[in-house]
Amino acid sequence: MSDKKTLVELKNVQKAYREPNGDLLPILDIEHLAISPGDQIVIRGRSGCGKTTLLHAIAGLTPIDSGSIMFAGVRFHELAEAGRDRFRAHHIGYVFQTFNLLPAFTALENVMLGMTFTGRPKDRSRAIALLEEVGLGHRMHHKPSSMSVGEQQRTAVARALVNKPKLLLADEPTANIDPGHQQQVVDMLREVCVQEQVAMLMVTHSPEVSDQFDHVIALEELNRVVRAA
Ligand SMILES: Nc1ncnc2c1ncn2[C@@H]1O[C@H](COP(=O)(O)OP(=O)(O)OP(=O)(O)O)[C@@H](O)[C@H]1O
Repeated sequence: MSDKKTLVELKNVQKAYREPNGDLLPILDIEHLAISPGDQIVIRGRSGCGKTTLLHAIAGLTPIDSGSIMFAGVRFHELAEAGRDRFRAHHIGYVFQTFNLLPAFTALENVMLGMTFTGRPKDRSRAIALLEEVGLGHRMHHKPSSMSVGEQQRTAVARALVNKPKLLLADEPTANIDPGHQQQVVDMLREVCVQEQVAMLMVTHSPEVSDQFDHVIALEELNRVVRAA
């Protein structure tokens, strides 16, 4: 039984990729991981140890081979693709290292595109309020090419939060941001997650970033595949 206070719970999650020669390459073997509402957790670990694979597994973007992932009491990974996409759109925001904004659209349009897969009507005032919350009230009608990288990442954060998710997955969100602006993005992510009551799971390579979090998980310690290597 899942604890009522647990938002996400992974049990015995295993994931392997198939190598070109047909061999299986084990990537994840996680006995247990729990995320509670409002948690702010950092995942760190050496390159290739499976951090992105873990985020993708939690988001249902990559199938797992065995074990279970419960999200708010639902095994949404086991839904058919359309149901899975809709569940993800409602409950999970994802911030990519490379922002993934569409260049032909303004900041406001990019954020509103984040509402596409929910099946709900688009809420323009929610998108505007979030852009204001991340400090971009004056840049809403700019396209990505005329925004700084920090502003682009702020737009990506607003897009990830626009559907009021319960969990924000952030994959090295400061990796492409110059050191002077990295702290601003970390502060903004943390503040906006508290304001929006969103739990955050952030992957980072940066000790300057991870040192600021109380809850840091070294994937090498959690992941039996890496421990055994
Ligand atoms: N689709 C795939 N098919 C086969 N192997 C893959 C696939 N995706 C990732 N891998 C391999 O799985 C391992 C884990 O990749 P992953 O991207 O999760 O690592 P990571 O810890 O996020 O790395 P980094 O810190 O460098 O971003 C790597 O060795 C990678 O080459």
